Amino acid sequence: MMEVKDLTARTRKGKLLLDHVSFTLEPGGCTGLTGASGSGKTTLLKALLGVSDSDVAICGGQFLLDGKDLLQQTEKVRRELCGTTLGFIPQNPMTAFNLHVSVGAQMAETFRKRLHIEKRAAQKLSMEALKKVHLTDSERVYRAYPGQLSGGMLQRVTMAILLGLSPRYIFADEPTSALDEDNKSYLTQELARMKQQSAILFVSHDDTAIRTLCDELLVMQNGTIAERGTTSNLVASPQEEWTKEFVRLASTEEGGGWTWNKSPLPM
Ligand SMILES: Nc1ncnc2c1ncn2[C@@H]1O[C@H](COP(=O)(O)OP(=O)(O)OP(=O)(O)O)[C@@H](O)[C@H]1O
Repeated sequence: MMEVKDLTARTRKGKLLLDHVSFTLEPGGCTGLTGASGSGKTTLLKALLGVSDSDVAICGGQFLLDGKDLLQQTEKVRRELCGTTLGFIPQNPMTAFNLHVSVGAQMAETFRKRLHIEKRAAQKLSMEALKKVHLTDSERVYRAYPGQLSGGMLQRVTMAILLGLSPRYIFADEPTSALDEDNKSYLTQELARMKQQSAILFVSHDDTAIRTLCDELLVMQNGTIAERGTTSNLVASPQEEWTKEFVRLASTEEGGGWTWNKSPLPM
């Protein structure tokens, strides 16, 4: 189980960025994290991944992974856990790859290092993983450099890496926001499959993806979790003004249902 308890962070100058944030994630579920722009979602993800800005300090709380507080571990231990136990899907997959190394070589190196397997086994696993994510020409993708692939293809490569590593926890940072409808629907379906074995924290404003994937929803406001509940309960009876307006605008969009990403609310 993953438990975030009272996580608090400030800038070195004292500005409060995260205020006693607490939640749990358990394999077999997907928790959505949404909220207005500037509410602290990215700051929270960065803190959990151990990549906070240099002027940000975590000044309280715990981040327990199967009982072990990651905030007390060395950077080496955290790096080792990221990628094996904890996987990450970025908003822009281009930022996750080295532009000067072929996709296949990067995948194989990741598998070799993280799974402690031989180079040849890592190459075979890379090819198999690419085939699983329905890329039309997986051999070409394997040999390509990141800049030669579209954003949607690279996001599929990211998924292939996750499939190969099968981490128990996955953080996804607005992974559908830059995708076309086909890739969006592919990624949502793949995550829905993955959540059977993993726990997913899904940061998003994408109402369709949230409805499809998230059992629980956390709404952030001013660096804290202002509202939480099962997705269906929260939509049926939102309590906070921001959430009420969010749900109201979504449900009054043409065609009904939620269309949060089209809402005029500041995201
Ligand atoms: N290093 C920093 N120094 C000062 N303020 C910061 C720093 N990092 C984040 N903030 C502030 O913390 C707040 C939360 O920002 P954050 O990027 O986490 O919001 P967000 O919810 O991810 O927004 P969005 O949906 O637009 O991505 C913002 O007011 C931001 O300016």
